[in-house]
Amino acid sequence: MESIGVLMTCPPNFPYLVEELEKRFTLYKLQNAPDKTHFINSHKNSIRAVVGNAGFGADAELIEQLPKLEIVSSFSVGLDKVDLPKCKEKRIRVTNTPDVLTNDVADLAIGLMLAVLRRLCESDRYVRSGKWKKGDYKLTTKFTGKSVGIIGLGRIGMAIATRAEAFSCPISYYARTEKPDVKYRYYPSVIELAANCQILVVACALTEETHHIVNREVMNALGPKGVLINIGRGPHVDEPELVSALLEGRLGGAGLDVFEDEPNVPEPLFGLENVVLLPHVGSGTVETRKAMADLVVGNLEAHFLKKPLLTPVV
Ligand SMILES: O=CC(=O)O
Repeated sequence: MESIGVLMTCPPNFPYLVEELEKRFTLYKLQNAPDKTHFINSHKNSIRAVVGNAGFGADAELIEQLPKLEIVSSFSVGLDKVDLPKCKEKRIRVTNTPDVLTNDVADLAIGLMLAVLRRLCESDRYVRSGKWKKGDYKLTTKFTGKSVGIIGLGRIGMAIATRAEAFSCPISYYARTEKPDVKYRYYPSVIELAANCQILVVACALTEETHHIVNREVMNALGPKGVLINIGRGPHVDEPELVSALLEGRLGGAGLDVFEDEPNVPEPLFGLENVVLLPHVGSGTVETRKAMADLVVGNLEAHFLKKPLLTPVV
């Protein structure tokens, strides 16, 4: 399959994935090209697959530029950077990396809850700066037993719920429709969910409907003691409104792994100790990224060997 051209639209910064792709295909690394348009034009007739990730996918413009494109294999579970309708229209297959990252993302959501409520990062800074020698750190807020509201009860939302239950947290959720076999309380609106929980977690896919699903009203409903956790996508949350809500004390705290314009994070958040900021690392463990890479490569191999795809979306 060495003559099959694969365009990698995301930065080639996970060596295992790059090596495994290079063993099998001719890999074109878009991010290394000084002139991307020229690069695509020069290779467009050899490129039969695209590999992207959560940050760089395949938009309509790119898809239109690649006449031989057959498959987009994303090194991510979220596909908001891939134009799915365009892929359907052009009969281009699309795969993602579900399941293998669920536990890591759910672990991180719980980590963020603990970090915000127990001020883990701030107290670490307290020790490192030598302030402890001058006095004990202030008291923080208990996590066990806090009510947790989850937006989106898919695989990741469910895994967060299971973990939070182990901390005796009552769980409720919002989804487009009530899930039949789920014991958690359902709220048909995000505002109602926010008004009835102490920690609100965003765990749904980013679509047109879920863009800014956490807006000013939702933040006000969560309130000055409420904590927002976002392990979904930055655009799920109206970020300028989040900054105002935190600065004005209308929201109690936030644990954020994702932002509207990554890697740019609103600087007013840097000074707030009730906020924990992470650089989009939900699935960022060696073990999980390897499993994701195996799925990316496995899907491409299956496609070009005319076998069933491992994790098809389109
Ligand atoms: O954000 C990460 C992913 O979608 O896998």
